[in-house]
Amino acid sequence: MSDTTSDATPEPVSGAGAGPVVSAANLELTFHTNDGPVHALKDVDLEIGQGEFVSFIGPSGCGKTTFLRCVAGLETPTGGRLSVNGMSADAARRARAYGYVFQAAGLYPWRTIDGNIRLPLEIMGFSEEEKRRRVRDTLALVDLEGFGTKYPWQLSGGMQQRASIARALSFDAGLLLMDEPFGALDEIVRDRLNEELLALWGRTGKTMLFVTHSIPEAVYLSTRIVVMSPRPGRISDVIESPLPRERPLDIRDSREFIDVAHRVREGLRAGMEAA
Ligand SMILES: Nc1ncnc2c1ncn2[C@@H]1O[C@H](COP(=O)(O)OP(=O)(O)OP(=O)(O)O)[C@@H](O)[C@H]1O
Repeated sequence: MSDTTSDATPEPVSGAGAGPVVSAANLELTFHTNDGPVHALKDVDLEIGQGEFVSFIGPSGCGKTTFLRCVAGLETPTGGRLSVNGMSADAARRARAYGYVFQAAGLYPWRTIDGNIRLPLEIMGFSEEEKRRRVRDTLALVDLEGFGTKYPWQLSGGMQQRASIARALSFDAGLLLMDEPFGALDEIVRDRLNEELLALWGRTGKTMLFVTHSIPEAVYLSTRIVVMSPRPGRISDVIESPLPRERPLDIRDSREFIDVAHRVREGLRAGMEAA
C-alpha cells in the first residue's frame, strides 16, 4: 500500500489476549530432500506467555531457526499443533504479529536508516505523520537518535543491528523473533547490546524469542532457556531463571547465574550424548 493512499493508522497488533503467545504441541517438521528426510523438529511442546524472554540454545542444526520460522509462519510444520496469539502461525504472520531480527542486519544499503525503519510502515500503510513519529520513537528506543539520515554503511556493525531491531519494533508487534542477532559482533559490543535489549524489553514488555549459541547470553537475557538437542531437534531441558528482571552485567559473577549456566551446559552435553 502506498503512503499516499491512506491517512488512517492501522490497528496496533501487539494485543495477544490472555492465552499464551506461542503454543506448540507435538510439533514436528521433516524436510524432504534429495538425500532423504531431515527431521528438523520432533515432539516440541512449549507454551510461551506474554512478556516472557525465552532463549533457544543448542548445537548447530538442532532446529532453532526452524522453530522460529514455524512461529513466523515461514515454514509449515508436518505434524502437531502450533498457535501464535491464539491463531494459526500463517494468520499471525498476515496480522503482522511479530518483528523478525536476523543475524545479519539486512538493511537496504540504498535507503537511509530512517528509510529502512520506514519500510514496514510504508507497506502497512501508516500515515505520513505516524511514520515520522514511529521512526523517531524507535530510533530513540535503540539509542540511534541523530543517525536517521545516515546510510547503513556509515554505521558500525552494532549500530546496524540496533537499526535492524528498530525496524522490527517500528510497527509495535507484541512478539519479537530474534535469530542470533548479535552472533557476528565482538564481545564488548555484544555485552552492551545485551544490556540495551534487556532494558528495551523491560520498557516495552514485549514477548521475546531469541536464538543464540552463547550460554552467558542466554542466561543473562532470559526468563526461560530452552535447551535443544539434535537429530531430530527436540527440547531436552527448559530452565526457569531465578534471576531478577533487573540485571546489571556483573550479575554474571553471581552464584545464581553460574548455577543456571552450569545447568544449560549439562543440558547441552546430555542432549549431545543422547543424540
Ligand atoms: N529448507 C530446508 N530444507 C532442507 N533441510 C533444511 C532446511 N532448513 C533447515 N534444514 C535442516 O534442518 C535442520 C535444522 O536446521 P536449523 O537451521 O533450524 O538449525 P539451527 O539449530 O538453527 O542451526 P544453526 O545453529 O547452525 O543456525 C538442519 O539439519 C538443516 O540442515
